[in-house]
Amino acid sequence: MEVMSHSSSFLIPAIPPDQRSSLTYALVVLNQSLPRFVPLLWKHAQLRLCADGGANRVYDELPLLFPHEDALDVRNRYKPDVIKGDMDSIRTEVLDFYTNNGTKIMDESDDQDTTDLHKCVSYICDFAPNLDKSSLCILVAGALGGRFDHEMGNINVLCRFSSIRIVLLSDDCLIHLLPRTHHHEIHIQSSTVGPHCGLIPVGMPSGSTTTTGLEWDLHETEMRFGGLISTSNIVKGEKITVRSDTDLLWTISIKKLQTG
Ligand SMILES: Nc1ncnc2c1ncn2[C@@H]1O[C@H](COP(=O)(O)OP(=O)(O)OP(=O)(O)O)[C@@H](O)[C@H]1O
Ligand SMILES: Cc1ncc(C[n+]2csc(CCO)c2C)c(N)n1
Repeated sequence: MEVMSHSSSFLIPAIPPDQRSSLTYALVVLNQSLPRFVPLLWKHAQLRLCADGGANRVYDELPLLFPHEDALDVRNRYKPDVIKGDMDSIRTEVLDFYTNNGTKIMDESDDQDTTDLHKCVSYICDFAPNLDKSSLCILVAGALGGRFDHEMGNINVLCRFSSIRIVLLSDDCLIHLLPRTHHHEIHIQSSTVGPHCGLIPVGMPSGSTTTTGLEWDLHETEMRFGGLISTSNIVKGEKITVRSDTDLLWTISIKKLQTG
């Protein structure tokens, strides 16, 4: 089975050439308090979207990350390429500002069956039909730590688009899917992430998972809700390997103070 590599180099301000990823990043900003590293993700991304009320966060909160600069200058520097969603949360002044500054507005208020994040991920996949999807990685800012129904909706997007690399981020942690179609190598940049981590079956129990590099490694272990799931685990080395018969969620803490 093919090995899929994962790294969180997008959290490193100046990526050393030997660690530079071959992935093309897209950023989706959700309607939650902006993680402090959004300017970094913005820099790494080639396409930037706001999901509906996410545009309010960029408009209101990005200037607060640059307190010594004029708010309008900051807003003009961080203009999303696209705002997409059912448009029931974006404020009129915010919509007007970005409409007048070249952002593409995509109103999908007719669709009340998919979330705004789902709509944004669909757009990115359609936007880049010729892009090799294995080199696309969608970073989602503000996906965790808020309303539980939204958090579960965001995790469901990982499952609905299981062949696309999507990373859900908050200030405190990140989550992505490890599809069962691959073996996985997770490269840990210990200056930015860890040591707390978890491996969680999603949708169905996992009959057999084997890992290396964790304090509590799994050895052909069964995991299920109501039984064992691996939470409060600790990364021990620079590389974690995971093999499983089902899709798993991988989560790791993000360091508050970046070291190194
Ligand atoms: N508290 C939250 N926690 C996690 N994700 C959130 C939260 N609030 C919003 N989001 C994400 O941001 C996206 C856009 O948010 P927005 O508030 O515009 O959505 P919405 O569809 O109007 O939500 P609702 O009508 O359920 O309040 C949502 O689709 C969701 O993915
Ligand atoms: C069974 C079921 N539950 C909830 C919703 C509501 N809903 C789900 S996504 C969405 C759009 C949010 O921007 C809304 C309103 C539904 N349609 N079907």
